[in-house]
Amino acid sequence: MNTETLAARRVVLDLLESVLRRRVPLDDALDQHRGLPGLEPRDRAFVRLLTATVIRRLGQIDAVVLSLLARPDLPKAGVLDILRVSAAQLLFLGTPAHAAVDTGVELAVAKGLAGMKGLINAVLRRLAREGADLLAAQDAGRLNTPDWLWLAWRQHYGTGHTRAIVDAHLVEAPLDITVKGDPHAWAERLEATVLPTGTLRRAAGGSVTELPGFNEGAWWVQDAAAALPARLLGDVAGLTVIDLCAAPGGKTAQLAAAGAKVTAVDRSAPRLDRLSRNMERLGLSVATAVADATKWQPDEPVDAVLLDAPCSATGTIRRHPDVARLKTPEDVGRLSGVQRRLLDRAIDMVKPGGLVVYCTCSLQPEEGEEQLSKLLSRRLDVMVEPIIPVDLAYGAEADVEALAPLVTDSGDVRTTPGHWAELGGLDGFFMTRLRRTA
Ligand SMILES: C[S@@+](CC[C@H](N)C(=O)[O-])C[C@H]1O[C@@H](n2cnc3c(N)ncnc32)[C@H](O)[C@@H]1O
Repeated sequence: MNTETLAARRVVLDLLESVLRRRVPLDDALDQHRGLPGLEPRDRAFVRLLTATVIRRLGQIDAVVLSLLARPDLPKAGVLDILRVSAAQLLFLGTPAHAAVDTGVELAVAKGLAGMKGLINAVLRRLAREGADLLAAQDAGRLNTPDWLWLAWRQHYGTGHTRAIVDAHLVEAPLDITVKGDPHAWAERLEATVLPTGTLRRAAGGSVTELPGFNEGAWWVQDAAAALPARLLGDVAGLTVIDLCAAPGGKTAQLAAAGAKVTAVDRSAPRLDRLSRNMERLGLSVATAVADATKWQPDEPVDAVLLDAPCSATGTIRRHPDVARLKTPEDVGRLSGVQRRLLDRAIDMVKPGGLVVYCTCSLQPEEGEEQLSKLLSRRLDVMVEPIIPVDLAYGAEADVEALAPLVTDSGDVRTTPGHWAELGGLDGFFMTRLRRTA
């Protein structure tokens, strides 16, 4: 193995240490790693892919490794991570067996674990021989899903749909794009298909900034489900709209492009700064406020508020497999308290008769359906303005039948990665539309 390849694998080991033991989100760990900028772009992309693959397939990999060890528990962290990295290459990334085995042994030496070379070599050789059969006998979706998520989803969505969700998590999400103009006009240039909601979809991978139209600000990256909440406010041209918890600004851009007078509020100055740079690239103009939205107040009530509340983000596991390993039931409990306070503030900001759209990118009912039912029992000045499938459609020829499964009987929207499997899935979101009545 050349020194650069070894350097890339060592970065992967550092990243696994950060994510799995220090509980740092993978994107932050990637941003913070000092060795990463020194690698070739191709090696950087490989580092991300390999780390994400280990985390995405952690349950499967650990089960295989454990079955090949002559002991009942997993080895110490340093050895285990080396085995995980080589196993991910062997089992999921198509690395030739000899290269994956050599990598493991060389990494052990590089990390001062030369004494473990024999064990690593023996396990990886068996893995190369028996791995495919062991994998074929596994329940991949279940093994890669922590118990608390599996149980919560099964209770809320039923076993069949939970299976569809966990199977969708095995594959990285496609790249979704919202265009300012006509999606059909951009589909060909971006080698993308147009979804029934007007979002453009192309395979994941490659450099987004090098695609046509990026520098001109013709479009931005936004999951198809994430593009729906702003649409639920209807025609916003000329209306005053507050986008609460707005950064990095995907929904702000939709509202501004549709002609709303938008104030984007976020408590994170660096994230709001990123929002401003995004708006500049897109040629859109919005007001911004760095503030805690549980305390901030507009000068006067506005026509509409969009609240994309902070949440456990369990709807984004396809894109961020680390979420499944980092988030806990306690996070869901804590965040649902924050969401409750934000939702009350959002309703207070809107004029009587005005609309509030509440959404979270979580699959947990505590952050969606249950949050809404608690709101409706504590506040009498707000009612649900039911959503119908055509509200989600883009253009007259949209396939409304494809949209119907996303709308619940109570007139809310619930998307999951198990929806539209044949089109490449959706991020998990809950969204509801409320009207202030008094
Ligand atoms: C789900 S992200 C928002 C994504 C964004 N709406 C978009 O479409 O690009 C949640 C955001 O909420 C912000 N946030 C969290 N707590 C907040 C609070 N109390 N007040 C204001 N912003 C908050 C975070 O900084 C983060 O940028």
